[in-house]
Amino acid sequence: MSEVVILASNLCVDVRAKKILKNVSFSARRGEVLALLGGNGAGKSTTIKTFLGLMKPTSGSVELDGVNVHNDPAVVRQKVAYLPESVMLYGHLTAVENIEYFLSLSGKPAAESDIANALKRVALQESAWHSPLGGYSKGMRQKTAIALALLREAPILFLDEPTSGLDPVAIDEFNRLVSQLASQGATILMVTHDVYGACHVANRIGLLRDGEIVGMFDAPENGNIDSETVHTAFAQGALK
Ligand SMILES: Nc1ncnc2c1ncn2[C@@H]1O[C@H](COP(=O)(O)OP(=O)(O)OP(=O)(O)O)[C@@H](O)[C@H]1O
Repeated sequence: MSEVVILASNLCVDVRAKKILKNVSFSARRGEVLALLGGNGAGKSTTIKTFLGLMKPTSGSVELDGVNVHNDPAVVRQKVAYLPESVMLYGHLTAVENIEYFLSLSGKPAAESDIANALKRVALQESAWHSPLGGYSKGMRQKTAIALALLREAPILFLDEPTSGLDPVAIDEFNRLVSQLASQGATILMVTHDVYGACHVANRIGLLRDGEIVGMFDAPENGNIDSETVHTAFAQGALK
């Protein structure tokens, strides 16, 4: 068994006496996709922010590759690529220019041929490579952001609602890309509302409700997590 890369241990986060995360524990091993599924206000973004070192645990801990994020926040910069719900790239720059700019900021410039390979891997149509991102669809912006993550060779990916606002074809393409990245060794934490998408790509799903993990589902070997089971569990909470 490969080692645990993403670990939350009894994580509690309070904001102004409000308990936002309550004893949340989960883990993902190298090459696994872990999806946190939950409705509005369940605590998904708070979990990601805590892993990014932007919020502090009140108790418990979060670790990346065995390093406690709050003792050594540099681990986030070194190992994580984060895709927020709205991709933060420049609309007036092209895909290639955005990638060149952000790689130069992280001190890892790439050759033109490597950038072209990354854009091919994420299947961004070649005719768009030199057009400003302002004219891109959300799916195309995400592909650009993933190409950037590939070039940064980040071993850990955090994806916040990655498929919201994408059309079904773009969702399928995105899910395929996530599975491909994981099979190449990336460890991925995604938070989502999308039961079916999560079941399609995740090795493990944690169901988050009111700041608590209320269900954990593991994919069978060589199969997907059963979406009906997860959907029923999700809907039960929604009705309460
Ligand atoms: N800084 C804050 N101050 C007070 N309450 C907060 C703060 N941040 C988050 N919360 C509350 O914590 C709860 C969880 O919020 P969070 O954004 O993590 O949920 P979420 O699962 O990402 O929701 P959504 O799907 O709507 O984005 C919500 O009730 C929210 O109002």
